[in-house]
Amino acid sequence: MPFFPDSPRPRRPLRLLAPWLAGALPLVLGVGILYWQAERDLEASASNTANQALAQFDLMLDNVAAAANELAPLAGQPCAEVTLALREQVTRRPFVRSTNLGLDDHLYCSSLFGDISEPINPGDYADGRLWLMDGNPVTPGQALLVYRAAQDEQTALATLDGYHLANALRMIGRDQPVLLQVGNSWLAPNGSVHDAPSPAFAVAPTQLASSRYPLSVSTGYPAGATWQWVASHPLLLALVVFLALVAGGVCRWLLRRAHSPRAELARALDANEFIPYYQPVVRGITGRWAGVEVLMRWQHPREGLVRPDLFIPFAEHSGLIVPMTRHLMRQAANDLRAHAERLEDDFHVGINITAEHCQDLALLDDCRDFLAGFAPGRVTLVLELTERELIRPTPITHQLFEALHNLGVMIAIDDFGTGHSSLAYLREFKVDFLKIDQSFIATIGKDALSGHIVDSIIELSGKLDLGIVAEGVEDTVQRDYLVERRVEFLQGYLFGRPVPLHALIDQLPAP
Ligand SMILES: Nc1nc2c(ncn2[C@@H]2O[C@H](COP(=O)(O)O[C@H]3[C@@H](O)[C@H](n4cnc5c(=O)[nH]c(N)nc54)O[C@@H]3COP(=O)(O)O)[C@@H](O)[C@H]2O)c(=O)[nH]1
Repeated sequence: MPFFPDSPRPRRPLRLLAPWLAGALPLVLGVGILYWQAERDLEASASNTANQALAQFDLMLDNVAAAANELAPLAGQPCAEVTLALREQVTRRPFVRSTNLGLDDHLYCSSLFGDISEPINPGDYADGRLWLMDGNPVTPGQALLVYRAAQDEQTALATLDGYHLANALRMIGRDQPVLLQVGNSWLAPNGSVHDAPSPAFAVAPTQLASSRYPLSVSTGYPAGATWQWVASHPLLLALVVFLALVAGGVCRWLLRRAHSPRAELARALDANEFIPYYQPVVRGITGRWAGVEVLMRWQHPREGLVRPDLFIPFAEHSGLIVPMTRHLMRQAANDLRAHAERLEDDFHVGINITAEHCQDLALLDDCRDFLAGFAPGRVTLVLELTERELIRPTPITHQLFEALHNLGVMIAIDDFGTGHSSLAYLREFKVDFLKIDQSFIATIGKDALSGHIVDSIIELSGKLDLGIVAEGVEDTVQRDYLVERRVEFLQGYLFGRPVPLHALIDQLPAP
């Protein structure tokens, strides 16, 4: 905060943290939503894959089962008579690798070898129908799925080559592993058969059982697949990061604005923290009170009383000086009206006005409102315009100054001698008083050149028929010097410092 350079300001952790929190919120939310979306996407993909695989295996088994079911009634007939039928199924039916017939749990005929003799163990078959084998004597180590169709003592077996199954697993599960589970065995995409529970998938684990055959497929993704999905969407991630940066930036900007000098001044104005102090102006010859200059102070809730030179420049810069001055004039009018009987007639009340205020006809209403509270002739309102800030002559300023004079408001040029006002300028705005800047008064008796400047200003004011006020009179040497030169009004610590209303009332001479 620039108003209070000496004040050790505590750093507010919340204010420092807020932009980070505001930025983190969309980041966390955005990444959370992306993560959730990734999970949904992977689940949908896993379910889709499992459905596809299941449909494919059902289709294969439909062929194999049809072959077995068609052959089963032939079981019991001599092998030589049924070999042709067995081979026909192998030839006609897709996916059927071999067919066999058995009687009383004993295989006696094969499409491949003709007569054979092998026991059948129905317990090897899931639900008595399907057996996933890790190869047979013909193709050891190559997976084989056997379908068993049994009708009483008659049995037909049809086999499906594991090559088709593994190929389907690989084709369908291109993006994620798919496993075929039959009974206690499972087939991996590389064609290997495992006699153990199938491994669990960490992400989107999905298992679908066939409604027609005793088999199921399981699929899913390894750990970290969700984050991989998130990372594979850089545009969405960039959008989230962008939103986080915007949120953090906006929050920082809003906080800065809320704590900007302008916002702080606006808050103080609303809270009536700007109050008038009054410094007496006395008549040079008699030393009697001629009036007061109203000087603004900021009664800050934490910093205490703040000097105007610390905040007036910000008020001017931010455009708040006009409402602040209006507020000050209203307070001063209320203060002084309450003690009007203690004021001398023609009591001068000086108010500092900025050049900006002079471009606004509302100043006329402000002055009217000020004077309306007093009996005619009781106070004279003096608008003090600093010489350091030249007023632009415009139709509005001319209209304003004309009307102000008609209202009886006087114009003083403050800090005279430090700026650039010319004689034409003094005439243009019908100036009534010159206030000699205190820097010249301070050198009286010390610096011959400044003494000449003071003398010249006094002489000039006499020639232009302007009243003169010397400000910053601090000692009797300065006072005597000015009184000797018939300076009309004096202001300075010698006569009184700026004080609040109650102190002013105490100091006011008795009526
Ligand atoms: N636009 C507005 N400007 C304002 C308003 N109120 C004050 N000001 C300007 O702020 C500057 C500083 O003012 P302040 O701190 O109030 O100082 C004034 C006096 O206290 C000081 N002074 C008076 N006598 C003496 C003295 O004997 N010695 C000494 N060292 N200082 C003294 O001088 C200031 C009076 O200034 P001026 O207005 O030029 O008469 C100052 O520039 C104010 O103008 C406001 O409401 N609006």
